[in-house]
Amino acid sequence: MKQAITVAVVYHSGYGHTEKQAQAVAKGAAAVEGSEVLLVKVDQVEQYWDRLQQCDALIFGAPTYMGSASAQFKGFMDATSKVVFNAFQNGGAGWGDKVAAGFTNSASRSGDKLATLQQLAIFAAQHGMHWVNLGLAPGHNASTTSEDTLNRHGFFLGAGAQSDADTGPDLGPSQADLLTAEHLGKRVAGVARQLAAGRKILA
Ligand SMILES: Cc1cc2nc3c(=O)[nH]c(=O)nc-3n(C[C@H](O)[C@H](O)[C@H](O)COP(=O)(O)O)c2cc1C
Repeated sequence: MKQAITVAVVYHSGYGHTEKQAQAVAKGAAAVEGSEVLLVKVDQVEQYWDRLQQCDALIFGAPTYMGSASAQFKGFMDATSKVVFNAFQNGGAGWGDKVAAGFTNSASRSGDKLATLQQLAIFAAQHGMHWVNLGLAPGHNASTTSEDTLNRHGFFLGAGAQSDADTGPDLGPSQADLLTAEHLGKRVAGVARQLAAGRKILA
């Protein structure tokens, strides 16, 4: 049975690298039967609050700047306090029944990306959302693996990507990182679909 769901990928990208990762996440989510995908830049979120409220899943993405999510993405996080969190506290609809996940990209191999993923997971938890992890084993940690292996950075919490600081988004993130992002989008849409179908049965 076809179960229609909507997945939003909400992201910031200063120079286009994280945008490529966001597009890969969206591609993965769109590959799941019955899913509709919305790509939302945080600087345009004002016109999307209502549509985000209708979504089954929200996937958050930000570049790692100075060891945390970019200031622009943090601005979006803070804006949800008034638009979503306060409304929820006052008996309105919040994001509590939605699925969430996250991704980040930075120049260094580590670059403290984990701090950003943790920040995104805590943000989702504050909204009472259901966090979906990456669901891939660490990719490049053995003699039999390579830089082409999915999840080459070895994250569990979400998807990580690396883009060289001195080249444009035409050259990074790598194909392995984009496929990792695609995997996350597909996994989240799959979980959202299962949840929606289960809720329908239980209603
Ligand atoms: C203000 C600023 C801070 C940065 N801090 C980090 C950092 O903490 N760790 C890291 O690995 N890269 C850092 N970078 C590099 C970016 O994460 C990297 O260039 C990334 O690809 C930018 O993504 P974007 O093109 O989507 O903005 C920083 C870049 C900027 C502009």
